[in-house]
Amino acid sequence: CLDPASAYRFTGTVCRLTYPAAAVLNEKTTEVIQAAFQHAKYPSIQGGKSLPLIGKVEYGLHNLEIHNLSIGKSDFELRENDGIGIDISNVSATFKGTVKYGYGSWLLRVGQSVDFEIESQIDLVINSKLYCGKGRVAADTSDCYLTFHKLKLFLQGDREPGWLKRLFTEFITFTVKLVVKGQICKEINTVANILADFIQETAENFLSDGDIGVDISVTSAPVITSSYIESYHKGLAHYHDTKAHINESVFNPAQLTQDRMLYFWISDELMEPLMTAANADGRFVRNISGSELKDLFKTELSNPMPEVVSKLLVSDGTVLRTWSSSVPSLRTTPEGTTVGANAAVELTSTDPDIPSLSFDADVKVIVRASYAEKKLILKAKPVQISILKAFQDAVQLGDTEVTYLTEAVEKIGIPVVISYLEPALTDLMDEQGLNLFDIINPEVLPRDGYVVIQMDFGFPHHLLVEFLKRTLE
Ligand SMILES: CCCCCCCC/C=C\CCCCCCCC(=O)O[C@H]1CC[C@@]2(C)C(=CC[C@H]3[C@@H]4CC[C@H]([C@H](C)CCCC(C)C)[C@@]4(C)CC[C@@H]32)C1
Repeated sequence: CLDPASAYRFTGTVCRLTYPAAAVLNEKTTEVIQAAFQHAKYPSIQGGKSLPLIGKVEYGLHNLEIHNLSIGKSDFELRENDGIGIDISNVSATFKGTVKYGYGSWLLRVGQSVDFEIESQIDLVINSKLYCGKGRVAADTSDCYLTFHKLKLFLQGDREPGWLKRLFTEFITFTVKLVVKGQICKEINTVANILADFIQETAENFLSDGDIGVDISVTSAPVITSSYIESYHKGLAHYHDTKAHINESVFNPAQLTQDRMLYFWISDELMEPLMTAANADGRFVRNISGSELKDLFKTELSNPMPEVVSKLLVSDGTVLRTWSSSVPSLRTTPEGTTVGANAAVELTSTDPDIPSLSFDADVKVIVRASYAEKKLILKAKPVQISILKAFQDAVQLGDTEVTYLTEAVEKIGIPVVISYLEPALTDLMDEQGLNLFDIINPEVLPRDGYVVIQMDFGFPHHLLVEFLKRTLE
């Protein structure tokens, strides 16, 4: 873990959660705290006291459980360069358990057990700090206080002599305060770290598919200001046993504003290796045949279709195969993400009398992304198309065919590649549940060497359900 300033140079992606977003997530903090209370296991406690005439009274608190937990409200505050202050008030809970006791001398000993119930009203204050631990955001909530406003003890049947009840009231209320305070704060720390891991794992799953993944371990502790929490991640794409590295990232906090709820800053140094991995994994290979192929070439072009192409399209056994024959390059500017690709294309028929067509095209496009109606939209504007060499079987083709092919790549090739990429990327993100999020007015802003994705959102209920299932496992 590095200090934030030097971490910026090795950061491939940044996440900024502003105060309004934290406020939305805070709506359900009470459910997370509730999980902590209910998840807590309360140890049995033994005690003893010597009393005149009675002898030694030994007692133990067992099977302590929490019932009828309800949490009033939760307020929070982002404290600059410190942490997150959470104030949970009006926590009312009923603790139930059994007190077992024995008293008297060796001659005559009495042993009993009596069930008890304690009604309580508690306020909880947690001063959480976020730090960088083993590549993950870790939460330290040990600075945690419970204030008991009310602790009302009920002993079962209340048949015990007054002196015993008085003794136990003191012992049980003192012990419950001690045990609950210790356990709840410990449990909240556990739940807070389960939450941090859960978020990181969800993001890692989001950025992985098959053999391709992205290491988003944190490069430094998150920065907290009064208006946002910001975390810095490596963003190293990996494929099989190859992992990318960041040469010189360009993150600066001033590159993000604070008027949206959630920001993702994605460096080209993350996206380009990801494209390289996708290329190595054969994601840019496409076979097109049958009516799909014929429909493609119904596109109106200003150049006449050469005989080599029309003969191939007449045959029902023709297949168009295209693939990226070199590692695509990627560079983002405010105009969009410029992608350079070298596309190989083969049109072959199963009919041996029909000669095949093959060519290489050097293509450069500027892509702008957007996200609407739960779908990724890519707009690609051709910048430069060069047909490097075109052959009919082994015979090199002339300028007329090359001019046609140049227009075909521009008006058929690029749109068809984009028409595949959009649903493929949308499906990939939906496999990780993106479509379940209530994303409000997302914007994708291309900048110099990075892309900013900013949005508002509604509470991710599905995530909370997943998370609570995990804590209550
Ligand atoms: C006889 C003639 C036959 C013709 C047949 C010829 C066939 C081949 C010919 C030419 C080949 C054409 C080559 C075209 C190359 C196109 C390359 C091309 O399109 O490259 C793009 C690939 C995706 C991407 C990396 C990109 C840019 C932006 C990235 C996007 C920015 C934000 C997007 C987030 C997922 C948004 C999430 C929003 C949500 C609210 C959380 C993100 C990161 C998705 C990936 C894109 C560049």
